Amino acid sequence: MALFERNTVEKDGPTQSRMRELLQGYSLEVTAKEVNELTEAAPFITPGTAVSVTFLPGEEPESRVVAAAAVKRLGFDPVSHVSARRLHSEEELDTFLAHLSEAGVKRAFVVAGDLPQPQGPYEDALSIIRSGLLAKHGIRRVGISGYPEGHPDIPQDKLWQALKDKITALKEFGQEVDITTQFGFDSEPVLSWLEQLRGEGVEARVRLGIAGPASVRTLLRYASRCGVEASAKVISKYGASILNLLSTAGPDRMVEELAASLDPARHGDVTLHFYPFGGVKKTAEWIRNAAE
Ligand SMILES: NC(=O)C1=CN([C@@H]2O[C@H](COP(=O)(O)OP(=O)(O)OC[C@H]3O[C@@H](n4cnc5c(N)ncnc54)[C@H](O)[C@@H]3O)[C@@H](O)[C@H]2O)C=CC1
Ligand SMILES: Nc1nc(=O)c2c([nH]1)NC[C@@H]1CN(c3ccc(C(=O)N[C@@H](CCC(=O)O)C(=O)O)cc3)CN21
Repeated sequence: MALFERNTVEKDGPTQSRMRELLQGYSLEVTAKEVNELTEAAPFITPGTAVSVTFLPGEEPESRVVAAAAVKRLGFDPVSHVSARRLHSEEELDTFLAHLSEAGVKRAFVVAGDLPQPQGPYEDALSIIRSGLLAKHGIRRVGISGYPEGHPDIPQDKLWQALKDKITALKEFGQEVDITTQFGFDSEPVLSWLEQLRGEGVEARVRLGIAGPASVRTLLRYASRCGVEASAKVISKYGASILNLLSTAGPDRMVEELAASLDPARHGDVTLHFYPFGGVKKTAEWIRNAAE
């Protein structure tokens, strides 16, 4: 039935080559528990790729360090997530970063964390940057968040102000910055947010958040958990039908639309960041096929 077909756009030559360009320097993320999955997927992933290790509740701090070390051993560049509101003390952050430094980690991604109140001294990503501990422990490049569709609990002006303050603080520490965006299922808000960002004078590299191939049910579960809009309308734009929760939805259409519309002169330095949502190998295979 046509309703359930994977809705891929016919690729012409130019779109294909722009997809390859867009995928240059892509990144992806794994949870601390997914080292085995990453090991299995490793042959499909470009050597040197930035691989993030999330900072989720229910993980042991040491397992995040072990995972970052494994990412490095597999030939990738580990990016350790630091979730400000989940830290209990300055000492916890200092120790975590010291262990990451021993494992050779040079990159981090700082984010507030989904708790309504901080569990310790860090209220937001900016307070982590301003602590100076990232710089002290040899973190040279720091990722911060971006929200093409806004955030359900944070007003737009606050998000833009926070973005600028974080970039200013990172420059003061002489650290490099890139912006990783929340995933979404529609290319239009992404393109207009990028124009707004460049209009504000922000030149940092942007990693557009893309949900890897997964069942519609899985995508809806993560969207709901992460505060991302996933109405029937936007899910259909992603090339999937909300009527068939078990069908697989891939990012083909979203990425092809982005590749066809992105213009470096207007949108600047842009690549993709993949959220595999449990399907690390499936995501790595998808990327390799798309880049070929
Ligand atoms: N782990 C991840 O990959 C991602 C996590 N998020 C979530 O998005 C939220 C914002 O994080 P950042 O962009 O790093 O913001 P941020 O740390 O730069 O904070 C920006 C402003 O929003 C406030 N704020 C932060 N989290 C909030 C929350 N949950 N509810 C209400 N106000 C909040 C802060 O106090 C600050 O004034 C967090 O809840 C974060 O966990 C968003 C995208 C990706
Ligand atoms: N608001 C928000 N919070 C986040 O934590 C977050 C975002 N947005 N946006 C994108 C990424 C995706 N993230 C996540 C969030 C949860 C899991 C997770 O819960 N993994 C579980 C499996 C849970 C399940 O199958 O439902 C695990 O045990 O690893 C993974 C990545 C973290 N990120």
